Amino acid sequence: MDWKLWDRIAETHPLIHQLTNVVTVNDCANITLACGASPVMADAPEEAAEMAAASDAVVINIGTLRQDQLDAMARAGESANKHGVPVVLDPVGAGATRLRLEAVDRLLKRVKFSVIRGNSSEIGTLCGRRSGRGVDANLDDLDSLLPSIRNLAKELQTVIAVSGPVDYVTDGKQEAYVENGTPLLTRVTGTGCMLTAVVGCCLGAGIDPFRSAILSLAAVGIAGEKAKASLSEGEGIGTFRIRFFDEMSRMNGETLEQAGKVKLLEKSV
Ligand SMILES: Nc1ncnc2c1ncn2[C@@H]1O[C@H](COP(=O)(O)OP(=O)(O)O)[C@@H](O)[C@H]1O
Ligand SMILES: Cc1ncsc1CCOP(=O)(O)O
Ligand SMILES: [Mg+2]
Repeated sequence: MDWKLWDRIAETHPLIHQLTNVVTVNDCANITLACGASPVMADAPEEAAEMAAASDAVVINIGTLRQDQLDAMARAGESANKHGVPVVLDPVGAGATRLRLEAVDRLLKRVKFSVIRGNSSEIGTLCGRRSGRGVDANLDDLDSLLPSIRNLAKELQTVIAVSGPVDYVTDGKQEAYVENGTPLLTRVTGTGCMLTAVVGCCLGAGIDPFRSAILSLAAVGIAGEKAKASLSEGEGIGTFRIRFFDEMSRMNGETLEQAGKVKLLEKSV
């Protein structure tokens, strides 16, 4: 694994157009800056296509979806595809309601995504096993879904990244497991959304989708581990959240090389 690829983000300072949710929009903008990229949040249908065309990557996150926003997402995604700008999807709570399920279906029909990043419930839903109450993961037997995930990645010609206790990445041919992280990351809202924004930063820096997903999962996981290790007695998740940002702003290829726990496998489906 070429961990030094990470440093391309700060070197190229890509512009990352994000259409995201009202819960985590500020965190997504700040994590983008922490990685060395530049965020722009723009989800009005009137400007979405123009902004996407002028960006280095587009992040689409359906966390607090409205109909007009879905229109903007489709327009941004189509414009990005037309101009060769990579797009990443975070299908937040895809299985929770019909609106989200139909939105994902519509987006997948209209937009080619370089990466789809979700938790096990969200990716399980995309594979036809609808699950999830709300936005958090509640699907445990990911292993039984791996063949469907590989097939979906192949069918959509995308990279699918499933986050969880151990993260899984596949493009249908290659696959990888990332073992960095801490359960504390699930106690702060937005760590998944930020992870997807980080994937956008890697893509915007010109890193290929498979490695963008691995680097992002490792970076967020390592930042979580270091933030946790820095906590003193009496410090809790508020401090953890701040330290997580600190660690992300210090992340570089060298730290990833030292702390990244990745197993790369070859697979032919
Ligand atoms: N039980 C866990 N142990 C360690 N890391 C975890 C665990 N659950 C999630 N993570 C990490 O937390 C980050 C956010 O992932 P996740 O919680 O699955 O996303 P979401 O917030 O979209 O549900 C990822 O980097 C993932 O690896
Ligand atoms: C709580 C919540 N509700 C709608 S979007 C959202 C944030 C989800 O963020 P994440 O998937 O990163 O935990
Ligand atoms: Mg999420």
